Amino acid sequence: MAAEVAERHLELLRDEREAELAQSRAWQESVSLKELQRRGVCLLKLQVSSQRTGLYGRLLVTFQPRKCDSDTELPSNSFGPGDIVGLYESAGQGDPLCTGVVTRVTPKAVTVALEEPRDGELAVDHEHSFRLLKLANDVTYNRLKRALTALKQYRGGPASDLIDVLFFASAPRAFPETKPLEFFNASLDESQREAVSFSLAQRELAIIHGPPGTGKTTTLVEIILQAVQQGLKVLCCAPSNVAVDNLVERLAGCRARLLRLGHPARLLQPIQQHSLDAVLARGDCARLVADIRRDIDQAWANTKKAQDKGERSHFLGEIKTLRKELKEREEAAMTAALSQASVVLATNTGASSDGPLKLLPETHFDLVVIDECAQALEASCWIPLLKAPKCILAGDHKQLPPTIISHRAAAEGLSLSLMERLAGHYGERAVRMLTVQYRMHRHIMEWASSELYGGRLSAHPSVAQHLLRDLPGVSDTEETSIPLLLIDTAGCGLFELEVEDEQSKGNPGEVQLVGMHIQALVDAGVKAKDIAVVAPYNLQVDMLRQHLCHRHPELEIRSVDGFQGREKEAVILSFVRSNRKGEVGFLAEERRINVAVTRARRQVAVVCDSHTVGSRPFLQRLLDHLAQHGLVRSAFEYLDDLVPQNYPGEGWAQRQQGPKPPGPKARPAPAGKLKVAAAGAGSQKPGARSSPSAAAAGRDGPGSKEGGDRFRAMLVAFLASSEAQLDFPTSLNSHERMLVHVLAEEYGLQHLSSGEGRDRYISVRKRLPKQSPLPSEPSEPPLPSEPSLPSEPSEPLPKPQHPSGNTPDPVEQGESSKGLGKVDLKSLHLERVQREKARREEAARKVQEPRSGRRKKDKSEAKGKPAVGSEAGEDFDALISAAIEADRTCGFPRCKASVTTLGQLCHHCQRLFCLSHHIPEVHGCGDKAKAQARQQISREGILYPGSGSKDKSLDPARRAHLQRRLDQKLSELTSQRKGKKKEKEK
Ligand SMILES: Nc1ncnc2c1ncn2[C@@H]1O[C@H](COP(=O)(O)OP(=O)(O)OP(=O)(O)O)[C@@H](O)[C@H]1O
Ligand SMILES: [Zn+2]
Ligand SMILES: [Zn+2]
Repeated sequence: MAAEVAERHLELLRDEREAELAQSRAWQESVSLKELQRRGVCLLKLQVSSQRTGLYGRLLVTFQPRKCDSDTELPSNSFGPGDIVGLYESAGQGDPLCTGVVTRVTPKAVTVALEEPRDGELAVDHEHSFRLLKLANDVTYNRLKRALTALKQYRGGPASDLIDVLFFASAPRAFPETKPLEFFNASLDESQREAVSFSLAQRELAIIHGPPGTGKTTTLVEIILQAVQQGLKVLCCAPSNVAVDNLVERLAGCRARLLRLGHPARLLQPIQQHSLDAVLARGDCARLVADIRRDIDQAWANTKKAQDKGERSHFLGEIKTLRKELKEREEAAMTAALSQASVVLATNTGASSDGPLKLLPETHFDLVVIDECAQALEASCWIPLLKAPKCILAGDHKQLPPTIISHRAAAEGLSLSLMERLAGHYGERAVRMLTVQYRMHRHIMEWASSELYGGRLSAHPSVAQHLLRDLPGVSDTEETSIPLLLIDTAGCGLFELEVEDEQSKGNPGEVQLVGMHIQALVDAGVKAKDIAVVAPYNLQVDMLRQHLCHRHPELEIRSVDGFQGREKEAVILSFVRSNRKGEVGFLAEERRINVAVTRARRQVAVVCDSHTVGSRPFLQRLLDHLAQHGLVRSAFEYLDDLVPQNYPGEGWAQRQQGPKPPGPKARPAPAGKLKVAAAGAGSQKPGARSSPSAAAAGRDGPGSKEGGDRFRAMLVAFLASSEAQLDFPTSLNSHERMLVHVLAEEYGLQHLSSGEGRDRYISVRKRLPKQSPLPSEPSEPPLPSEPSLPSEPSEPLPKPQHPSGNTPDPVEQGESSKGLGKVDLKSLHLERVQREKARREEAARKVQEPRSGRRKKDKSEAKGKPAVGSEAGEDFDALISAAIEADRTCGFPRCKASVTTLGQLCHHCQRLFCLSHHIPEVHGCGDKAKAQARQQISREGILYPGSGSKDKSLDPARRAHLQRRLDQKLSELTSQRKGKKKEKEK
């Protein structure tokens, strides 16, 4: 059985290895060095800053950027300890001078332990210029292969019984009697204690299932300490250096003797002091070893100065002898250090028998502990597993499994972790689940608990109710007082980017929404470092970074896969997918969504299109949960500041032919109200507005173009009238409201939605020119029309003692959960923020002043000039032709140039401009143009290192293909244009 499984895994690993190689070949063949550097896998123009002899007598060389000043930083890169790199001369082609292992990376330098080159001599001097390139690493693959082969042939070693249990040849057993434990950590909860006792009592196998935030590491630390106290030798592993370092850090405060093998990913002192290097340096023979290393360094220096070949080879011979001696001494010292340690820690592959562990006898270890086991390849677990009679596996197989490149290998079982395989088979006989979680607010946890953990999780009282507003320095706003927020883009036209043959997806609208929510949090005092933005697609991660990084440098933006194992006070999820087909791609993986949601401690905000995403029952249940326990906002409420960038792709282009909006030229007339009778505005979908998913129902509804034209006409009429406000009927569905909304934007009208559920309606108002607030009017009465507006929440007037208006708006209190019925929250929020700011300023000045954030209307301006056709607009035709007339002149305010022949259409605002005003930057579309340019850049696949792995968008072949198609398209367009010109000339 074991042999068969080992054999199958060997085959799948071969597949995987080939896929990996093909990928890196494709990269290197078709990508320039510069591009490789941009992708973080190559460092160009380096010089040697120092070199010395390290462990095993290997040459440790430190490289830094080749610049005059020593303060230059390396470009951002993905080099890390343990990476295999090739060293090349800058000008050189072909094979590397030599290869090596990265041992240390700082912002300014990278240190590499160079393997001895074939000819035994290496010219790394300070004058030359070098480059380092990350190489496909076959060390790992070879170790996996070796472990599986060893498993296949295993006979009668210490792990025999364990192997039988792990391949279901015999059932796991417990030791007959165990005495009750005295816990080192007195504050363990009941489920943690049970897991500790159970694990120690098992003879071969125990599995600790630790859902997010349940103290899995805390529990493992207790188990390890108990085992050490019983005199056991423990080998403790995890698939990644980060996870191993985490354990080292947690064990460091305890009495156990630790030894960390391999290269710690983090350079923190508490971790470094347990590394093999550091332990050896403190050891008895350290002095001797140091002397030999110095001698070697000296001999190296001598070879450089050597006059002739003879002298040179003399020194090289000397180095050889010294190295041999060094190796012997070091091995003796290492063996001593290893056998004295009670806990040896390494990555799974770092525990390989071709490393230091070969120095120990086969039966040295009593227990193997593997943390994050559900994220490890089974083959990698077998590297440590063959070294002991018992194992304790910890992890959560409801989170993401190891990443596999080869689809075939993944489908055939390579992505099934050992932990999942065993937990599925043995259940309670081998598994103990931790059930108290110490991370999430109750409402964040409850969804994950019921979906993935059998409803067994409970929130520890210390976190069950915690909110962002409870953090120091965070004020109590609507944004900071809710654990769950759904910003629903359904029906708002914020579709994902449609890039054919593009695997990765982006959604610029969601990028904007995320930015706005972050701003709201930051304005309320939440620190950017306590916020993470997480998206399932690397393209979206890149776009988010481009948009947000410079404004909030401490904000973390990651792929879901890259954020596993982490947590933040506030997490914003951008689900990206928004399309008519209801395709959800990556989101279909339930474990990915589980990881995404459970990173948050106090708040999770989901930005998504409920219509697309809700096509999956699993995701729909998440939306339902958000709606039930959190706040739901339609992206509408943010649209004031939002650019529906890719909307034209969805039928909006037709607008281009429509009449040009009168825009700023139409001046609003004095106050008054115009009620439009229910103009049979399309088919109303009952209940279309009551649930987030249904809100999108109207999007695909018929006649959106007709609707658009009708609403356009209504708006034109309204603009021409003397009315100040136009209420649309409640029979409009959400899509139609959106049309009105977008049109209102276009015409420079204010718009707001009011009422709840079926009574919801949208109204537009002429925008009255704002004026700077007059501090001398403390309680200016609102405009006559204002109090009577059913839509406007009556703002609490400033109270004499609290000019800040710090009390929350009654409207918000009344509607703490059902968000769709809300009035323009965004502007309420902005006002609140402004009030807050004003209050702070006032407090600082200690002067009683009236609130400054309040909007003021200038009454004299409000009278306005009469606009085109000031009769109350019944005659739409006349009005439309007036608008068309206006369409013949440049859209730039006050420019009278004709655009009938030489007009240029701006694709951002859909208006025609004369030649001197058509550039977006000139007439005010600069930001939109920039945004589009950025979008294009991301579409072309610029990668920022760390945005996750294996982004298919990087496939150079596909990129080249896209580039070709783009070029083709461009030249097509060019020749078309030329053709037209010629026609005209004739
Ligand atoms: N019994 C306990 N009492 C109080 N706090 C606890 C307890 N157990 C764990 N915690 C706290 O919960 C947090 C998470 O603990 P730990 O790092 O052990 O969790 P984990 O399950 O390993 O996390 P991850 O989900 O990242 O794997 C820590 O802040 C820890 O202090
Ligand atoms: Zn424009
Ligand atoms: Zn002009």
